[in-house]
Amino acid sequence: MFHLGWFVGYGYGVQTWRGQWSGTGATDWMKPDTYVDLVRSMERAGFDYVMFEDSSCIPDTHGGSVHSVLANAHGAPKLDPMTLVPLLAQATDKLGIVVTAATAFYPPYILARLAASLDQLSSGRVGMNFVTASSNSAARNFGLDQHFEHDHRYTMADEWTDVVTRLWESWEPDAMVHDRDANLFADGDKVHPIDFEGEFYKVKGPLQVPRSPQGRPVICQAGGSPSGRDYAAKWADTIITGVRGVDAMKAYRDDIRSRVAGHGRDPDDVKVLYLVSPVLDDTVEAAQAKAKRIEQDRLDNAEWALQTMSYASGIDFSQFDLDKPLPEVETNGHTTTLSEFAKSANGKTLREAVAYRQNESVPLIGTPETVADEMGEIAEAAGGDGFLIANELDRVTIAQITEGLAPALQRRGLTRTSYEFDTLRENLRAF
Ligand SMILES: Cc1cc2nc3c(=O)[nH]c(=O)nc-3n(C[C@H](O)[C@H](O)[C@H](O)COP(=O)(O)O)c2cc1C
Repeated sequence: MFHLGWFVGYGYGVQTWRGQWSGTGATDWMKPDTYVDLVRSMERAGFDYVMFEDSSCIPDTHGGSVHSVLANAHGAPKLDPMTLVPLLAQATDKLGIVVTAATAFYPPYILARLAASLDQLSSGRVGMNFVTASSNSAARNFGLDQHFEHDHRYTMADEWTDVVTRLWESWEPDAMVHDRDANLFADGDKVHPIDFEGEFYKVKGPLQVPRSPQGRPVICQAGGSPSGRDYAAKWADTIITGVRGVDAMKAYRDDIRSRVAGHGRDPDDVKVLYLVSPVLDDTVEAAQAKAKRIEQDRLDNAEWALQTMSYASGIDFSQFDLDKPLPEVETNGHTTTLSEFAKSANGKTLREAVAYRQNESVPLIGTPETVADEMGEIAEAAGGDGFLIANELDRVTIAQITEGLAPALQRRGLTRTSYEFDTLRENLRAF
């Protein structure tokens, strides 16, 4: 069996607003209803977790302004996804809810308290996707002129995560006594300051929040570079990746597993999920025609794809000639996103290269039955722990995945039909 997650790539933001099936997405995107529908459907289908992307700026790299991003509602405007957690927890019983938090911008005490509180509130179903964040525009909202250098961000993130986990563990599991006769609510001998003094952070502790149901909330990570992978291998319970092709998927997972073991952890405790965006329809031919339309749409709207690359890389892609190949570029941003794009753009003009679909380790195009077969074969060949659905979010797509694909996977015995446990980490480790 393998695990399933869903990556909400535009965070708590505008999802689809002008597409055929976008409903009232243009005006109602700030209401939680679509997400509530999503998580209820996911739980019915046995998913492990939903994961919300996040960032802390209106991207302004593309064309040097916020105009095109706002015109397209492409990554902004956006709300804070932490606010969704209580609502989604109340609408579900078993599903994990993972939200992104930037290690570079959150003071560790604030994040530790927030995550532990949410884990209490959801009875142990919360995860945090720790990202270093990459954009200078976001860094400027936190007192920096530009973001720290790529590998240095991970050095800082490592210490930051150490502080956060120490805070989470500053309460012993049995510190809450509730002894009326002894007039003892919580035992101060079992609540410890952490007295942390490192290179970047100084935190006394303890946390005000008692130890949360999972001990530590689940940690999710998406490191692609060597330093990112190492950070993920040291701390994460689940790692998500968009590396492309079965060989690269297998190599990525093998590398992660050996790094996990290198940190003295059990590789089976870390679940690597591959990004996929299945294109589904009633027949294979109809799905192929749909995939062609999606590709044509990207070619017709080159700016859309280029905005994504501008944001991810911090390089203004609007400066490049669409009819020439992509020039040599280097980034202090998402190194993997850029290098994968550059690989696929090799030998093409930029206008052709924008057909590239991010968030797709392998293309999956067909009926629920054919795609379920393919996913089974890929999981076998790549040895993965599961898949992270990254489709655009509208109610038609939700239904295709949760009412079509997921039951087809269940019928093959590839995914769960009921939850074994109550907490996210236990469900992740169930197989
Ligand atoms: C599925 C997925 C989701 C991601 N979500 C976020 C996010 O919400 N916010 C963010 O700043 N970075 C996000 N990233 C970027 C990663 O944290 C990471 O920076 C990127 O994969 C490049 O790896 P590297 O930092 O090791 O170079 C995501 C990456 C992937 C593959």
